Amino acid sequence: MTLKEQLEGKLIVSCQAYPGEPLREPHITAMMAKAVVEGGAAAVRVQGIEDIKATAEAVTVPVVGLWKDGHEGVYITPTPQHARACAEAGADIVAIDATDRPRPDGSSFADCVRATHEAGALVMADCSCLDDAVRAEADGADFIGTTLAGYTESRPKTEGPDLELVKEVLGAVTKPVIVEGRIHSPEDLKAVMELGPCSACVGTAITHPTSLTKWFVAKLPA
Ligand SMILES: CC(=O)N[C@H](C=O)[C@@H](O)[C@H](O)[C@H](O)COP(=O)(O)O
Repeated sequence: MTLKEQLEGKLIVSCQAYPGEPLREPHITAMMAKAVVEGGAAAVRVQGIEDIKATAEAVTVPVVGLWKDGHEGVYITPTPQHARACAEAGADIVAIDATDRPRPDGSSFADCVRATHEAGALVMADCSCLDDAVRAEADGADFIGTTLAGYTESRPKTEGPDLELVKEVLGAVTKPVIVEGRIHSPEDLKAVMELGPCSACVGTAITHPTSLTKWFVAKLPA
């Protein structure tokens, strides 16, 4: 079965803790990944070389790996070197920022795609808008993700998933589309999947207890 077939109509779960957080440990990420696979996740998305290594050893489902370096501008797998390292750590698919913003080493998205393919992995293009998606497909991306919608100047940040962008992207590309970003409930996921993407990726609403707790605390009486 191809990776696309494995993901078709299925849920990917992103298992990430952020720098300085209590759960920011590779073995915890790997156990979180195992837990979501038991719940039916068909693949997991994991950040950081050590987390990718630990998770790839712990689960048998495909691993979407990325390396976040910094938190401004292009920080999701910003260079071919980062992309290669993710693939060598065991990522089956490497998620890469596909915006046209400058990269720290002057490389291009197409350079990152080439390096990833040479290292034997596929590419998920993390896009912020329709232009990114169309360019990413032309540059050889294997999967088109909507991960960065609402996180650049290109589009406003929608409350839930950016359904308008999803529709636009689905009408413009032929590569499989993975919807990601602010899918906060099973109902959001249902609305997303009714549009017909290949699959969807949920992070915070499943694997980030600090955010989840805040959502509940915000509903307490003042
Ligand atoms: C913009 C950015 O850096 N997104 C990151 C990409 O890996 C993660 O922080 C998100 O949690 C992930 O995209 C899943 O989205 P959500 O947590 O909304 O379900």
